[in-house]
Amino acid sequence: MFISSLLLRFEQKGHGIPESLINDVKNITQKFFDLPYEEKIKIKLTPATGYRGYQRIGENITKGIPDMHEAIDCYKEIQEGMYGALGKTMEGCNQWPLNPPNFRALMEEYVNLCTDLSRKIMRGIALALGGSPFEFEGVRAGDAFWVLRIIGYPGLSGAKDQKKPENNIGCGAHTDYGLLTLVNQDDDITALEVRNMSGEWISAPPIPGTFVCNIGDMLKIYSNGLYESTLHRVVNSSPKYRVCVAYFYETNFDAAVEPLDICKQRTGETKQFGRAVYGEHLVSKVTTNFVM
Ligand SMILES: N=C(N)NCCCC[C@H](N)C(=O)O
Ligand SMILES: O=C(O)CCC(=O)C(=O)O
Ligand SMILES: [Fe+2]
Repeated sequence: MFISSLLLRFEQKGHGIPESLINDVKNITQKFFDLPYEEKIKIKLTPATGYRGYQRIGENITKGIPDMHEAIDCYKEIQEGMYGALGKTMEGCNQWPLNPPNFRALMEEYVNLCTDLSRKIMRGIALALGGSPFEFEGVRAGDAFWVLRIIGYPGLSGAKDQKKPENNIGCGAHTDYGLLTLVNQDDDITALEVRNMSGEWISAPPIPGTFVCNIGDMLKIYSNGLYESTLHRVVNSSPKYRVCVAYFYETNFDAAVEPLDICKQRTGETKQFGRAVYGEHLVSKVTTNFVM
């Protein structure tokens, strides 16, 4: 296993998710995005669906600029009234396409395995922070909220003005919102970029059978900045369509997140991050992410 301070990369060996499943979810994703628009729009994402479902290219925006990707967004389901006013925006059932067949079963199996894997990684991170392995259980992340983004990025088309990579930002620079992300990206296309401490963008090329693992905003707060939520973006400058399935492991939806005592001690009580309620953070993002 290779670990750098910017991103963790969990190689095939030992992470326990079969490479065949990792590939199957990408292949079925490609098949879905290959379908005609009329088919995809049957599961359209709207505020009324709890922001679950399909968004066409340019509908998601990052810092005001439309992202050149289409996606299906899925979230752990929230029953009506479960978190009161806090949960209202995200209430709803996931919208799974009926075509290609088996899509839902495959993705749900994948989510279950990613959830188990992420819980284990968080135990390792808790130990590394000097805590007990169970820091991220119970009211923190014992009932972890998850997000699945099934994403497709068009390649550079032949049109002259679209040949410039700066006109094809697949996803603008952002940080992820929760604890950690398992990015399952297409083999053979290098498009994901991560910003390092010197402010340079470095590529995170795909390694078959592995995940790129991003740290999210809630882990930055818990660790009092010992872990940074890394700025990253996607630029697909290849002529080929690129797919990616990103799994996000988050805290409990209603978790009030603040720096852990063990981390405050290690950072000399200097840096301070404010308290955040994860569900509020997510809702503030989701409600500003779309132009519909
Ligand atoms: N759940 C996560 N992390 N989704 C990542 C999407 C990032 C782009 C979004 N428009 C934004 O500006 O955040
Ligand atoms: O496509 C990728 O490699 C990353 C996607 C991403 O950063 C996100 O959805 O948050
Ligand atoms: Fe991201």
